[in-house]
Order: sequence, then structure tokens, then C-alpha cells
Amino acid sequence: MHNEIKEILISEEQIQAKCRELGEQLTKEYEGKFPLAIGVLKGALPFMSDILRSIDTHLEMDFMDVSSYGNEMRSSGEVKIVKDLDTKVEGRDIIIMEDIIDSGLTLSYLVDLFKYRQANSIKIVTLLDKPEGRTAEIKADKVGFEVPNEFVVGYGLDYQEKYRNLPYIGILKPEIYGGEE
Ligand SMILES: O=P(O)(O)OC[C@H]1O[C@H](OP(=O)(O)OP(=O)(O)O)[C@H](O)[C@@H]1O
Ligand SMILES: Nc1nc2[nH]cnc2c(=O)[nH]1
Repeated sequence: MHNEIKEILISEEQIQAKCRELGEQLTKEYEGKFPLAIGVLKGALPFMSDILRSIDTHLEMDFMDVSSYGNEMRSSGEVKIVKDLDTKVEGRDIIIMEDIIDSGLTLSYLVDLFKYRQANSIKIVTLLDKPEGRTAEIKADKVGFEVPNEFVVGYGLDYQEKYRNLPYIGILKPEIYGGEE
């Protein structure tokens, strides 16, 4: 699998150090509260798993599965809820944990949904931000790393469901995309 990667953009060590740094910040910011950490499946799973273990205050966790890319490299523009939360959002301090903000459509949909459900506060924490991809107006409260306007894989991010289990973020060799850009 590793020989299908053209370039590593962010190493495993950089990701792990960033998770600890963000986790320590969140520990201070939510001290004495009981936030609801929401992981956006499937991509956010490795990031959420690592960052949560660096947060030293009580929290509840839940997951939502939303999808707008299917097997494509561009957003369909339509965000679908594949699995909703089990937990009530009303009155809660929400921390949304994402792997990437690209067009911003997924997160603007989720923020609107959680506002409609009357969350007390909403914070967005994303490992990656691709500002050049943005079509919806949305800004994260915490960003691990900015990435260039290229399709990235690894550490939760897939191409046709593969590469999510890479421990780093990289770019695939062009021949793997089979002519797609
Ligand atoms: O800012 P956007 O352009 O909306 O892109 C970001 C979303 O795209 C990916 O999810 P995807 O829909 O591919 O589902 P997945 O996490 O199951 O791969 C990623 O995990 C984010 O949730
Ligand atoms: N794998 C992957 N999924 C995405 N979803 C939105 N942007 C990206 C990206 O660059 N890579």
C-alpha cells in the first residue's frame, strides 16, 4: 500500500504531536464542563480516537455518519445522513471532530443542524483544512494543518474506501486515480 503514495505531506509523528497539543487546549477550554464530542464518520475515526486520549476532562462521545462524496473525488453537493446521533444535542456544548474541511458543505450542514437542535455551543476541530476548496462559508475553531488544493488520503481519508488505515497524510501516485484529476 505504501508504494502507492507519491508524497507524504504530514507524517505520523507530526499528527500525533498535533493531537496532543489540541487535546491539551481542549482540556483547559472544557474544564468543569461535560461536552459532547461528535465524530463525523468515517473519516474522523483515527483523529477522534487519538485526540480524545489527550483530553483530560469528562466528556461524552457520539458519532454521526454523513456522506457527500460517495466514491468520487468531488462533493456531490448533497450531504446525506447515513447514521444520526443517539444523544440529544439541546443545551449541550458540542465539539465536532472532523478529518478535513474542503468545500465546507459537510460542516455547514452539521452546524445548521446542531443550531436547529439548540446546542448551547458548537466548536469545530479539524485535523486538516483545505481553504482553496471552500464553497460554503465555514471556519474551524481549531485546525491541525492546512493542506494544498489536492486530493489527500490516509489517517481516515479514503480513495474508493482504501488508504484510511495509513498512519500519515499523503498524495497518491497519479496512476492510482486511473486518469481522474
Ligand atoms: O468540506 P467537504 O467538501 O464537505 O468535505 C469534507 C468531508 O468529506 C469527507 O467525507 P465523505 O463524505 O467522503 O465521507 P467519509 O468520511 O465516510 O469518507 C470528510 O471526511 C469530510 O467529512
Ligand atoms: N480522501 C479525501 N476526502 C476528501 N473529502 C474532502 N476532501 C477530501 C480529500 O482531499 N481527500
